[in-house]
Formats: sequence, structure tokens, C-alpha cells
Amino acid sequence: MNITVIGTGYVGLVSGVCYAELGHQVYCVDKDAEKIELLLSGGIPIYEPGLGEMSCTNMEAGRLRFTTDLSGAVADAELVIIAVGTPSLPSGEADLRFVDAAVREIGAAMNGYKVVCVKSTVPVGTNDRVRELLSELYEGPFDIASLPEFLREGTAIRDTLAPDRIIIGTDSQRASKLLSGLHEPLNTRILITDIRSAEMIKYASNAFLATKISFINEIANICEKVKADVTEVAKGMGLDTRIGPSFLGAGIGYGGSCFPKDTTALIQIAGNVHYDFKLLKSVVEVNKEQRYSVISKLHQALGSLEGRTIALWGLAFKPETDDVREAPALEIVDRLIQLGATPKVYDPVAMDNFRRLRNHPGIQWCSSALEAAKDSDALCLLTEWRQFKEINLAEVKAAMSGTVLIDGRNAFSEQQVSGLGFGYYPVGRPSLQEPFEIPEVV
Ligand SMILES: NC(=O)c1ccc[n+]([C@@H]2O[C@H](COP(=O)([O-])OP(=O)(O)OC[C@H]3O[C@@H](n4cnc5c(N)ncnc54)[C@H](O)[C@@H]3O)[C@@H](O)[C@H]2O)c1
Ligand SMILES: O=c1ccn([C@@H]2O[C@H](COP(=O)(O)OP(=O)(O)O[C@H]3O[C@H](CO)[C@@H](O)[C@H](O)[C@H]3O)[C@@H](O)[C@H]2O)c(=O)[nH]1
Repeated sequence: MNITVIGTGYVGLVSGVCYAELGHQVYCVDKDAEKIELLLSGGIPIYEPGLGEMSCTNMEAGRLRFTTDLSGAVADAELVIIAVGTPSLPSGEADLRFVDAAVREIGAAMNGYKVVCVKSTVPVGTNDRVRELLSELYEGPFDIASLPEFLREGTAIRDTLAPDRIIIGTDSQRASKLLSGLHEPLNTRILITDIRSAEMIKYASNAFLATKISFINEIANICEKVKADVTEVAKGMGLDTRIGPSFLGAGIGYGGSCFPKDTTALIQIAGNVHYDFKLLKSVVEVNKEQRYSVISKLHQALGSLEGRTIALWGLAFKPETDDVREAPALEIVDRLIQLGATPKVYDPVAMDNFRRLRNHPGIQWCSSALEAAKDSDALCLLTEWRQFKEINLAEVKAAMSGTVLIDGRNAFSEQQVSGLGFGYYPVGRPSLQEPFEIPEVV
């Protein structure tokens, strides 16, 4: 099948590469000429394990092409997939500017029957708007479909080629047949539903996962007070098949380009029909506060943070990605600077992206985890990269001037840290207070 994907971000690029991997002829289009140039030269604009190799193999096989020429790419296609960004407006609502612009360009390039589907996460009713816009620009036949995406950054290829399910929202048998056929080789459950339900499934899924995270974070906060261990609690809860073990990892809360944006968008979608989504509002509020638990623990351990040097391990919103959008590290760094501390930061892949958002002279940029830890009063783990989990903590402790280890992701076991002289503060688990003195600020 000839497929054109509009937008080569995390979703468009991964989808395009994976459809090519399945044997289709794919055009990936982006208006960002630099991105396209990089892709054509065999480079990859994002860090996503396995994506670079798969992209090159498919380009060499002649199945995958990159272009800025949307109209040429659309003219050739049977299926056009919109995967442009839908960022938040200040109100929290999804900004559909990029979707509208892409649809206008597609409309102008239509030259025969095509299925146009929206993979971007869009509010309920957006596909109707796409249909309207397209009909204004093109009089011939076409069908539209909602094809929400559920991939996670860091495991995007696996999630795309082995998804839990494919959701297809359409009112056209022809589109339904084409899209089911496209996804059949993935050997997964395919739910064909109406367009509005498909649009809602995406928001409801993200909102539910975010709810699980905020729920377990509140349980963790209570565990700290009643001296229970949230990892044991989550394990015990997860054994109930009705609950399941996933997304019960307590920590410093969710970040990324999806949960924060999609939860606030759903609150707005509800608000627009005069429904007050109280539960989701609390989920968002709990998440906002949770990242500052790192700061409270630093205060608890060190008192004032003025003049302190605080090492931060991990800037990406999760491991295996360079994405720092809505990463908890952003607000933690801001607060530390506000409080007069010096953050010493290190991330294996997200340093450049973080620097683009926070190029503050008060930040010390380090080239290794050990360099960040060196001479710091406290060390905070914010992203559970494997290299942090496997590091020699005795060596880390020896390099630090202080003894405080805040584990914002429960990445270490008590066994790993005990006996090293750390004051160890995990999330929702008993902290380990080995005898230590609070160092003087120099
Ligand atoms: N990032 C994820 O993990 C993820 C997962 C599932 C769903 N989504 C949803 O998918 C959508 C895309 O997300 P993303 O993270 O890939 O976005 P992104 O910002 O990484 O990429 C969007 C790309 O679209 C390009 N673009 C915008 N307008 C264009 C146009 N008119 N023509 C050609 N290219 C254009 C931009 O230049 C950019 O490269 C969003 O709605 C998001 O909510 C994202
Ligand atoms: O038990 C958990 C699981 C995740 N997180 C945090 O939640 C955020 C999101 O993690 P994850 O869902 O793994 O990554 P995303 O790439 O943001 O993927 C989510 O958002 C995408 C965009 O909509 C969806 O496609 C995916 O299905 C959905 O999982 C990260 O900050 C994680 O640290 C936790 O704190 N505890």
C-alpha cells in the first residue's frame, strides 16, 4: 500500500518506519526541512532505541522516503496519516492549528479517493472538522478515520509492531477494510468503532493510566507516614487481575508530552459540555505536587538548601528517551535555583534538549553520573536510567561531599544502599538513616 505520514515526530516517524518494515511504500513528510535533510542522510532527530537502524534498512530497500513536499507525497498515496503535534493551549485545550494546516494542505493535494486518518491525539469531534475542511477543498470521494496511537517513547518500535490493540474509528466500510488489512499482520485485537468513541478511547486511556500513577503516589505518601512499603503494596495490589501490576510505580510523578497535555485536554473537553471532571483534576494536582517531594526530602535531610550543591541524575521524563517535555526535572531545577542551590545535572541522552529549555547560568552541566555526584551535598535520582541503577554506589558515595541520596524512582534496593553511609530517601518506602552529619555549607 502507498502510505503518506504527515509529521515525522515521535509518532509519525515511528509509524512510518514501522509501516515500511511491514512492506509498504511509505512517504514521511515534515515541514521542517532540517529534520528531513537529517533523515535523508541516515540520521534520526530523536533518541529511540532501534529506530535509526530500521529507518536506514527500509530506506535502502526503497520502501521509505522522506520529503518536505506534502502535495507530491499525498498525490501518490491511498492512505494519508496525520501525525502532527497537538500541544496544549494556555487554557489546557488541544491546539489544533497544526492539524488544520495539514488538512488544508492535504485537501489542496487530493487527486482521487483516499482514506485520510488522524493519528494525532485530538478532541472528540475533530475528525468531523477534518471531514468538513476536506470537503470544502476537494469535491471527490474520500473517507476519514480516527486511528489513535498508543506507543510509549523508549519502547516505541515494540509498541507499534506488537501493540495491545488497534483502534479504528470510522463510518466507512471501505476505510475499515483498508485499515484492518494494514494492521492484520500485527496479529493483535482490532476494535472497529465509531469515530467519536475512538477519539475518546485515546484520552480515556491516558487519563486512566495517569490516575493509576497519581493514586499510587498518594498511597506512597501515606506509606511514608505509616511506615509501610509502597513497592510491596503495589505488588500485592497488582496480583489482583482486576487491578494489574502496570503503572503502579510510585515516584516523582508522570511527565512527558502526553499525560500532562492529554489530562488537561480531557478536563477541558468535559468542561466544554459543562461536566466537571473532579477526579481527573485531582490526578493532575497530585501529580504537580509529587515532583516537589524531592525538594521536601532535601529540606528534611539538609535544612536550608541555600549554597548547597545538589546532583541530579536524569533529565528526561523517563528512561530510553531524550524527550524532556514536561519532565519533572524542569520544575525541580527551577525550584533548586530559586532556593539558592546549585544543581549539577547529568542525563545520558537528554542534556541538549534540556539545555534548550533551561540554559540557566546557575546549572552545572556534567558529562557523567560520577562527575555530577562529585562534591555534591545530595544526589537525587529523577530518571531511572539503567546506568544509574547499575552504578557502583560506594564509588559515588566516596565522590560526594554529603551523604544524602534521594531516590525519586525507587531505582535502588535497600540492599544496594545499606552499609554505604547514605541517608537514603526512596518514595513510599522506609528511609534508611545511617548515622551521618549534615555537612556545613562552604
Ligand atoms: N509522543 C508520543 O509518545 C505520542 C504517543 C501517542 C500519541 N501522540 C500524539 O501524536 C501527535 C504527535 O506527537 P509527537 O510527539 O510525534 O509530535 P512532535 O512534536 O514530536 O512531531 C510533530 C511533527 O509534525 C511536524 N508538522 C507539523 N505540522 C506539519 C505540517 N503541516 N506538515 C508537515 N509536518 C508538520 C512538525 O514539524 C513535527 O516534526 C500528538 O497529537 C501526540 O499527542 C504522541
Ligand atoms: O508506573 C509508572 C509508569 C509511568 N510513570 C511515569 O509516567 C510517565 C509516562 O510514562 P509512559 O506512559 O511509559 O510514557 P509515554 O511515552 O508518555 O506514553 C504514554 O503516553 C503516550 C502518548 O499519548 C501513549 O501513547 C502511551 O500509551 C502512554 O503510556 C513517565 O514520566 C513515567 O516516569 C510513573 O511514574 N509510574
